[in-house]
Amino acid sequence: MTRLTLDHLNVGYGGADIVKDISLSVGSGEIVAIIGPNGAGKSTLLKGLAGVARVTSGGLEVDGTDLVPLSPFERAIQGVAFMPQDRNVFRTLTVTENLETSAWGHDDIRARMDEVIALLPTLSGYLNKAAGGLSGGQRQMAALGMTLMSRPTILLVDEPTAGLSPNLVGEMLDVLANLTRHAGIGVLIVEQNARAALTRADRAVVLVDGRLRRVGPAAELAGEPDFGALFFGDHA
Ligand SMILES: Nc1ncnc2c1ncn2[C@@H]1O[C@H](COP(=O)(O)OP(=O)(O)OP(=O)(O)O)[C@@H](O)[C@H]1O
Repeated sequence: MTRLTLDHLNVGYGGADIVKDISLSVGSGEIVAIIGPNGAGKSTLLKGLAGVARVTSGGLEVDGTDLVPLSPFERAIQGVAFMPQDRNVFRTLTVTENLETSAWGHDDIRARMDEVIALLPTLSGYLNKAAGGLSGGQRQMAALGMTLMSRPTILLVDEPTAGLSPNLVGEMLDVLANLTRHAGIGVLIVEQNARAALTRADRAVVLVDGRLRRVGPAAELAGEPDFGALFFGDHA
């Protein structure tokens, strides 16, 4: 059982810290949603975990291994992989080529691809298409496939449903929930579609102004009578 542990973590981009004093853990087999208003620091938190933004203080470990000094690539080797929100595929390459680039340097690329296609069978319908010609939902699935090529135990996913139609939002969230249930992968997901995310998540974290306002079982947070007003204005 793998566990990612954040201990009083602060993250920034060189100026004042954007994310402050976050303590949290995510284990394999669970899905944890990070929700909160625009600009709260949700993406910055994920980027800090992935090694794309700077951890300025606090602890970050996976099963006792200190991730703070490690590069994004080295963190992926430790099992912690990141799916960014934007520009997450090479548009001129086919889906197959995109998957291959994600396992560059490994000598078992074919086996990894077979594993990823088994986890995301819809990919087999457009493996030879250029990623730039895919629909939004297909592109996000390809990007998820690329992330899975590193065989992660903890997956960090930044707004995978951005720009997708409502039924595709549900589909993508179900795919992620299945990865936790069937492949035992721990998922930490930033999601604007808060209610849709809470129906799939085990736990949820509410981030406001870079700080943890609430952590709790997703169903409990979704049931808050003033959920929308408290966390999002009218947004939820
Ligand atoms: N590369 C960067 N350099 C400096 N500041 C940044 C950078 N990226 C984001 N920020 C700042 O960090 C703050 C939090 O942004 P972030 O994108 O993490 O929030 P968010 O909660 O993910 O918002 P949204 O829901 O709108 O995506 C904002 O004030 C933003 O301007």
